Amino acid sequence: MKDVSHRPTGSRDNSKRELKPGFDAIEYSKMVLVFPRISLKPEVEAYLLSVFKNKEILANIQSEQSNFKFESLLSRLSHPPAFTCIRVNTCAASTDQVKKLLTEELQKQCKGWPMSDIPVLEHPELPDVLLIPVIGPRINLQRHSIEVIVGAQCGNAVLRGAHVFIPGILSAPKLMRDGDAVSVYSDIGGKCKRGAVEFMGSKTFVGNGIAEISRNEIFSSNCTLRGVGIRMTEPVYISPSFDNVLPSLLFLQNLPSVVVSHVLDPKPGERILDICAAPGGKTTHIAALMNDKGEVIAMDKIANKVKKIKQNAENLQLKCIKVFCYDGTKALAKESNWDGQAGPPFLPESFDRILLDAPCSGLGQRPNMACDWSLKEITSYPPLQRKLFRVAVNLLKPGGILVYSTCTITLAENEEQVAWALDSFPCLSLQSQEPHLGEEGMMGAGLSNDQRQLLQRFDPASVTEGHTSVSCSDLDSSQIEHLIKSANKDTIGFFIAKFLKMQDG
Ligand SMILES: C[S@@+](CC[C@H](N)C(=O)[O-])C[C@H]1O[C@@H](n2cnc3c(N)ncnc32)[C@H](O)[C@@H]1O
Repeated sequence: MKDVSHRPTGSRDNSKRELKPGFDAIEYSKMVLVFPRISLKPEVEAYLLSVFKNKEILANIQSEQSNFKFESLLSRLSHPPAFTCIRVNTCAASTDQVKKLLTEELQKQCKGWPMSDIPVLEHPELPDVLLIPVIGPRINLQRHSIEVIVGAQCGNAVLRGAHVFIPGILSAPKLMRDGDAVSVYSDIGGKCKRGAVEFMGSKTFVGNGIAEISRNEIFSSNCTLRGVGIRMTEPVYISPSFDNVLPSLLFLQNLPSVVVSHVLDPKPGERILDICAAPGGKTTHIAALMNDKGEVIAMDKIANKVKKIKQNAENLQLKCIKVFCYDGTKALAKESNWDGQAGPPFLPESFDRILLDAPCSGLGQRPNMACDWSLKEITSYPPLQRKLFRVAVNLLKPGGILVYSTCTITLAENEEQVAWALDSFPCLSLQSQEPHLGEEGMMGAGLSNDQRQLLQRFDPASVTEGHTSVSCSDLDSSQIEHLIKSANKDTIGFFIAKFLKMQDG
């Protein structure tokens, strides 16, 4: 693959622009050797390919380049992001204090690992973010003859630093005993039957571990057993585990999700609505950015998930959060004599800022080796997103800010929603975002270059390098600086748009 360079954004000459591919062919083949690219239903893959090779894109870049970018994207999705991102609860501790405590914690965890230390790095633009490099992929791990098959979700969690919990185990050989060294495989096709003694279907190796329970105990018990079933000793990607580590001081969050609340830019004393809030990652961040002063209303439609928001707010000891189980599409009060102070529904123009972190197809999540959703499911979200958006615009005060975000990669749920919003609500204007760490918006929704530049799309295919595979104690400061730059690119797929509701709109 030729290495070609960017032309300045916005320049349109007659020859097709050749975009620099996300990463080079060697890096690409290395990645697909470790894990196959994400497996999708053929209809879904065909749909996504048509999105990533839409007319506007093909008028600007070569078909071969867009194919490569698409393949790179699918391949990146089955691997974890290059960093674990930790948001510091700045209401309870400084970033420096948490950095010291985490460094001590990591030194303890490093004892079983092949490197002497893993650094805790500060993000240069986000003062409340600490980054820990994910080490791997380790391609030369020896496999054991005892094979344990786990569900795809469980396999994904292992790649982000988890041990295997008993409910995630689908198959283990008859003779497996507590203390056996085993190799763990993810059932990416979803075909393994629970309790099978062996599995010959399509599976992907995610690492080695030690069984903490025998096969008999796992599958002959009448009740569902909990707890760790396989303690991972050699995962393909090394990522520290933060289960119950400093729960009042930190929150594990993907980097683009942390960017969202900074873009919303809430101020102490304001009244903020987080319309789809569970489990409360962004809600608690918003409250922390407001120094716990003001009012953050967190709503979600699903009762169990609402409990999670309450739990997270309690863990982080944030008092300005009020949580409601409520359908956001019904959150606009119809009766003008309703005061809306106690809870939803709310009167029009009640909030200074609103976050709509919309329910979406979630195709940007990583690692994700298999998605068995139909095209109907994948394309079902835009109408719900528009209903929620309409309510949010009505609930926003003139002069207020609305941030719309998703963790997916489709045009229909992102740039096309922005084009629809600008068309439907003349009172809205697109705003620039601070910080802007992602790429510009994608072509294909009829937005101008200027409009696309105001959007923020985190695109895993824009990564140019692989994960860290060396011992970090050997890295010098310029290598660390270089490493941090990739933290803004090698993330989950994500999208952010920021709107102002104009005073005279
Ligand atoms: C992307 S998640 C939100 C993540 C959350 N903002 C965070 O950062 O932790 C979308 C949420 O929307 C909720 N949801 C779906 N439909 C809804 C509706 N009609 N009203 C309110 N919440 C809804 C889902 O239950 C889900 O928790």
